[in-house]
Amino acid sequence: MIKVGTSTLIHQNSKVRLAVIDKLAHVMSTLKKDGKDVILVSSGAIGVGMGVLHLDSRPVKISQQQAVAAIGQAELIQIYNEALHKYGMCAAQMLITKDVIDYPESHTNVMNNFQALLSMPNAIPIVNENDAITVSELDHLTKFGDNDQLSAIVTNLVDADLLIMLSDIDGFYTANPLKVPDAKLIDRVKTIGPDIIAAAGGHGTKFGTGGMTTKLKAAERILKHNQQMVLANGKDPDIIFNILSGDMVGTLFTKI
Ligand SMILES: Nc1ncnc2c1ncn2[C@@H]1O[C@H](COP(=O)(O)OP(=O)(O)O)[C@@H](O)[C@H]1O
Ligand SMILES: N[C@@H](CCC(=O)OP(=O)(O)O)C(=O)O
Repeated sequence: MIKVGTSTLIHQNSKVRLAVIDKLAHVMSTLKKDGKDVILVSSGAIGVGMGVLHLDSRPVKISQQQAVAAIGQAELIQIYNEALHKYGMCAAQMLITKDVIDYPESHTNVMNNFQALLSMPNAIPIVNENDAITVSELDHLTKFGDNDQLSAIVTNLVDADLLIMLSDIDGFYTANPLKVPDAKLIDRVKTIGPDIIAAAGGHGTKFGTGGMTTKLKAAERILKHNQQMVLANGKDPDIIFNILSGDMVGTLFTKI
């Protein structure tokens, strides 16, 4: 399971980092051809939509955010598809809502779909929250909130071996390196205690949401299910090969 954040996919000037997406497509296709099950959770709908519409900042109104996401998601999946086609693969768009964990029938349906897609030799499921329709109000709760937690939930659902979380930073540091330049990289985290929570700050770029706080919540969920997560820098997606070869890169969240 791979999760890639908006700040890895989009430059500060709102242009999509096509080279990163191309490399990610190459890595995922190679793994798939090697017989591995690959699922990508990709953010970027709102960020890409902002670029298409030439917006400098994320709209405040929810209906406007949903509209931007609807436009951006279509563009994003098209970019992934163009990249994947070069390597003989195609994107399978999975836009999901919190229903898949709240309602057994939705859960069964999404699991059946993941199983069918994983058994296909050329399909790469690309998951995002269905931002165009999700809401979070009163008793109508269909929203996950952020893709860090969504990726941990999907990792639990499909019982994946590993969640590789790609961001714009080399791993989890003793403090936000943007604010504390001599912060140190922590290479392994076994429990999410108060010291770890205190080290987590907010997002880095105008596109990121949640920063380290939501990544730690995701890691907590992963550890609770006895799974593992690596947080690493996605600027060169070949890092996925290093992680899978057991190289010490980024931060490994593991109980053992
Ligand atoms: N302790 C920390 N270690 C590493 N990064 C941190 C920490 N606290 C806050 N951050 C910030 O979190 C950012 C990554 O989160 P975010 O911007 O939401 O990215 P993404 O789009 O990948 O989800 C980093 O760029 C960094 O500025
Ligand atoms: N679903 C939203 C992403 C929300 C999100 O968590 O973004 P990020 O912090 O960049 O992983 C989108 O596609 O814009």
